[in-house]
Amino acid sequence: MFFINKYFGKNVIDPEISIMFTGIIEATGIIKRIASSGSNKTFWIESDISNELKVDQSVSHNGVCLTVETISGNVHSVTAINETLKKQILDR
Ligand SMILES: Cc1nc2c(=O)[nH]c(=O)nc-2n(C[C@H](O)[C@H](O)[C@H](O)CO)c1C
Repeated sequence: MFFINKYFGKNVIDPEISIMFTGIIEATGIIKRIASSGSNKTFWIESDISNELKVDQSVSHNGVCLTVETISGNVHSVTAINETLKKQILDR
C-alpha cells in the first residue's frame, strides 16, 4: 500500500520505531502490479485519486516524489529508478 500525496512529503525513518510518513495523506493506494525493466521498477497503483492525476505530474508516494506516467481509470503508474529504490522504502 502507498500513501499518496500530490504535494511534497517527507519520510522520517527511525529504525528503532518504524517508518513514519509526515505530510498530508490524500489517499491510500493499492499496488496492483510491479514490473522490472533493468534496474527500474514500475508500479501500478489503484487509488481514489488516480483518475484526478495528470501525466507528468509529480506525486508523493510514501514521501517519494514520482512522476505519473499513465492513468487508466482508477489506476496510475509511476517508475522508480534504481537510485530512488536504493534510497527509499518503495519496494520493501
Ligand atoms: C519528480 C520525480 N520523479 C521521479 C520519478 O518518476 N522516478 C524516480 O525514480 N525519481 C523521481 N524523482 C526523484 C525522487 O523523488 C528522489 O528524490 C530521488 O530519487 C532521491 O531519492 C522525482 C523528484
